[in-house]
Amino acid sequence: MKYKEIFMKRAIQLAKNGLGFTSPNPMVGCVIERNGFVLSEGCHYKKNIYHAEFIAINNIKNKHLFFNCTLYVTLEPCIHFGETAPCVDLIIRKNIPKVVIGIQDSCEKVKGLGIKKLRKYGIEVIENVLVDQCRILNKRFFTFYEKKRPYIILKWAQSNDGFIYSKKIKNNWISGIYARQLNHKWRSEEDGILVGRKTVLNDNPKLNVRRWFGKNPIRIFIDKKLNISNSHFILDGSQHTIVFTNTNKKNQKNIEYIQISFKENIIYQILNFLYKKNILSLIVEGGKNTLENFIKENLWDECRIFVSKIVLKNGLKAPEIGGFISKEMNLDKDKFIIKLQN
Ligand SMILES: NC(=O)C1=CN([C@@H]2O[C@H](COP(=O)(O)OP(=O)(O)OC[C@H]3O[C@@H](n4cnc5c(N)ncnc54)[C@H](OP(=O)(O)O)[C@@H]3O)[C@@H](O)[C@H]2O)C=CC1
Ligand SMILES: Nc1c(N[C@@H]2O[C@H](COP(=O)(O)O)[C@@H](O)[C@H]2O)[nH]c(=O)[nH]c1=O
Ligand SMILES: [Zn+2]
Repeated sequence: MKYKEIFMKRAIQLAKNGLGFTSPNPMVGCVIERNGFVLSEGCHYKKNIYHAEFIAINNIKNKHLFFNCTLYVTLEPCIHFGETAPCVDLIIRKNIPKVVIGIQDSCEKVKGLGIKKLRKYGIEVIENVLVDQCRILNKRFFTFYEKKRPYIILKWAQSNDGFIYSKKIKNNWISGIYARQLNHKWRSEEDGILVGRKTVLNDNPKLNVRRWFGKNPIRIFIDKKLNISNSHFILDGSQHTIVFTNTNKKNQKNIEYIQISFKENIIYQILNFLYKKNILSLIVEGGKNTLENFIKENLWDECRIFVSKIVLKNGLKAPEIGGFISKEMNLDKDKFIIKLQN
């Protein structure tokens, strides 16, 4: 690995500490290097608190150390006033002579303007170092700004012979305990989790994060005629929940009822609403009909399938999906497959 890539790799590693906590902001990591040594590091741990560059820069108390140093950052530094002051201005003020950037920001407020301003002030800027890795790091953020919708992950568990449900299985659990735990980790990383009405009726899911540490995603479900009764966990008000319905209903504690038209395609309306709510990512956990509606519209970015060793012979067939396998791993008695769009 080349010199620049080594420090950028470390910055990416630091950025990953923010997974599940930074949305709607991106995950960002920063390293300040001088003569081959790391002087300081920072990462954006949580939305509304310091940016990675701010932390790394403010760790350095001796201003003479900025002479001849290089700041590595996974994403173009910000130029706008948000919750914090622009990082570009801080870099200029500290006389940092060189900035190495992983990838340009896609958000309209920044989008190359940060780089332009740094160069205007005579700072040497090197762009696109480990650009592909920096893009994957913030796949949710880039999809949100470029496609104007959340990053969509479809997820289900299936038997070895391809069924997602059968009367034969106890409590509807196909995958094992480790897969369930991993699934809770996955939930903690996304802003929203969506299921269809029949899944709520059949499984009475909680859709929270209880087998892992982290925040709960916003629960979302489709219930055209408001058939789901308050006795279901999903309407217990324990976490923010959104119900997409045909019917006009007043919001309750932690429950938002959003009226949409079922005469038109509802997936686009849901995604549009979530985009306006700054929801960067969505995990769709079934059932078959709901997943297939996303697949039909080609509205997905990633698909995660748990494949169990059990054989069911009949039941509800798993959805069919294209894409290519990017990862396949064994997890105790199960296997999981991650597919990406071609
Ligand atoms: N193994 C696994 O990973 C999982 C298995 N399951 C299993 O799957 C089964 C449920 O799946 P399935 O029967 O397909 O039902 P779904 O859970 O997908 O719910 C389908 C219903 O949701 C509403 N809906 C969903 N998408 C749309 C859309 N685009 N437009 C309009 N309405 C929509 C409709 O409600 P309405 O009828 O009110 O119009 C539709 O009938 C359960 O048995 C459950 O146990 C569920 C999740 C995961
Ligand atoms: N059956 C099945 C899954 N089912 C999904 O998990 C939901 C239940 O969530 P919770 O109530 O929070 O535990 C259920 O409604 C469905 O969306 N998931 C899996 O990883 N493996 C499985 O075998
Ligand atoms: Zn910033």
